[in-house]
Amino acid sequence: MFDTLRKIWSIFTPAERRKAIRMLVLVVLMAMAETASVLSIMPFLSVLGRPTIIQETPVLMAAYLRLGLTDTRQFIFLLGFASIALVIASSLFKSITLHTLNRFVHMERHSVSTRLLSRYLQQPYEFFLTHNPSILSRNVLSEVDQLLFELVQPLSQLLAQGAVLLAMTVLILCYDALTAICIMATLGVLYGTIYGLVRKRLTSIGLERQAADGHRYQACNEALGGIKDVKVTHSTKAYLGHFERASRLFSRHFATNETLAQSPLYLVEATGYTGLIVIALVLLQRTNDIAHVLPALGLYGFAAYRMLPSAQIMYRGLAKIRFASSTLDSIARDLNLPKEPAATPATVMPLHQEIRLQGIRYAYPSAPDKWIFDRFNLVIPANSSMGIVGKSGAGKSTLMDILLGLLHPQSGTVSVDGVPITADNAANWRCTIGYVPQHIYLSDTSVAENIAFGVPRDAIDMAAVERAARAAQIHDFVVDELPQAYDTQVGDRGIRLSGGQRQRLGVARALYRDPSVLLMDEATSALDEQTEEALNEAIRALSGSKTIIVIAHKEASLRHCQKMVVVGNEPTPSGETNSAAQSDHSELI
Ligand SMILES: Nc1ncnc2c1ncn2[C@@H]1O[C@H](COP(=O)(O)OP(=O)(O)OP(=O)(O)O)[C@@H](O)[C@H]1O
Repeated sequence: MFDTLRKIWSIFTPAERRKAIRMLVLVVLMAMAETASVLSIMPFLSVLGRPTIIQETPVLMAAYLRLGLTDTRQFIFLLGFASIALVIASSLFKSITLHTLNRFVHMERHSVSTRLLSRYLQQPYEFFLTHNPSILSRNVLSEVDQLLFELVQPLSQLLAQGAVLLAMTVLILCYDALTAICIMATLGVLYGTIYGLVRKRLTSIGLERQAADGHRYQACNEALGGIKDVKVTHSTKAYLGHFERASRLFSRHFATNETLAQSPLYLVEATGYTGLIVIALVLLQRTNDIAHVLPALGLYGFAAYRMLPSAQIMYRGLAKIRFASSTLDSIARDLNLPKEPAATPATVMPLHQEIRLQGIRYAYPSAPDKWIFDRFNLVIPANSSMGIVGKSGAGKSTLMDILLGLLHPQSGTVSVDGVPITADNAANWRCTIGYVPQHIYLSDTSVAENIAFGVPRDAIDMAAVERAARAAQIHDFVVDELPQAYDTQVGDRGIRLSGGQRQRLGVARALYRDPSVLLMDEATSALDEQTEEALNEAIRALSGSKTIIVIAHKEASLRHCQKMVVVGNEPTPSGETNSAAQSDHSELI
């Protein structure tokens, strides 16, 4: 429990911690108001049962005289109304506190999910090579809900009800210590035994629920994201099966958790009812005076009426915390992942002389023994153009990612004008680069927003969009054929465009910021000969003023390159057999 509290505390920001403390103070005040409302019934019932008690009790007598009353009935009425007023005030205060608590929990959901997504987005690229995006989405959306509604909210209720229970216990303790101890012992033993019996099961189904939730997200994302392949390969049933299995397990475990968290109430209620009758009989046996028994019984009855739900809510809170403990562990861990430094516009790294790769060794984290590059060297002079060729799977795209500073070699250096690219300055270096990946990602927004990717809609420089689109040979198509030209929506991942149009939008995106370094990974593979030739011509026009690095299988795309590098272990045309060979263009083609 202490560990759970410590982890939840670590999730809050300092401002949220202050808010949480204010919440706790409110909760304690709520408990005091609750106790006062319970206490208020005592004088009412005492005087009702035996009006002569006014003369015997100095406090009551003083109140009676001060109010200038002449009839005990008036006093009983006043005591009754005072008690009603206190109960109403306490209920009102309780409602306000609960609303404040609920708002705190809901705003925490917003805060934690935003911070978690932000933390994921600040992870190095390699993090995403080993973490499934469906699982990350699940954490940000579903698991944060789980954390707040199955953990923080029950915990706040646990503390609130704990305070009420404590206040009630102290109250009954003052009145009759033995009875108070008996009530608490009974409640403690009952709930303690039940919790002891179910806690292991709660932990295990909590873990299984978390995994099933991940499988639900994954099946759903993959089926809808790859709908064309799913339909063509007739795998709808298979995906539905994956989803159904995970979803059923997820729902079943939730149901089990709810049942385990709720069912003891009935047992405890029955025990409470029996206890009340036993107390009444014992009191009657002791005093034989119903007037004495009535107020005490009223107090116990009312206290039980308030204490049992409190004890039940506390138990339910404990059960839910157990069920959601795996969620707390993963969110607390992920919120503390080290961040990758972000780029600041003031520290953009320009390229004036050369990009130099020296003794690069790189293996992917999932295959640490398979060296994609082993002591690889390459020099790319500024404002030159270089083609990268090699067999499929030789490492061309990996080389691009290394040049982009997305992948960091295990040894060797990538330096720009002599400054090594590290995790700290890679984001600054990327500000200098325009990159066309092998698979262009288009978001479900307009053509203009896709070209000026990441720029807020009202800050888009339409002149730059058009200039980039012209260079990428897509401007005429956009203006002549799309219904709303640059404002036309492209659909999810550009589903309303052809492969070649998507590629040209990708090239336009890379050119939008007019970068001094241009990296293109198979940027023209889906184009017809005429469009490709026009695009290559446009790129050729840029060479000399920009550093251009191109991966292509087609000879036509490499024609304008001044230098070529072969990636892979097979001998190059110049006879070398190292993992990379560099040559003049004329040597290779
Ligand atoms: N995330 C990854 N984890 C492990 N291995 C990977 C990963 N990405 C690529 N590889 C492996 O690294 C090698 C180089 O891949 P890369 O994509 O760089 O090749 P490529 O030369 O660009 O191929 P192609 O011309 O087919 O695009 C391949 O053997 C590939 O299987």
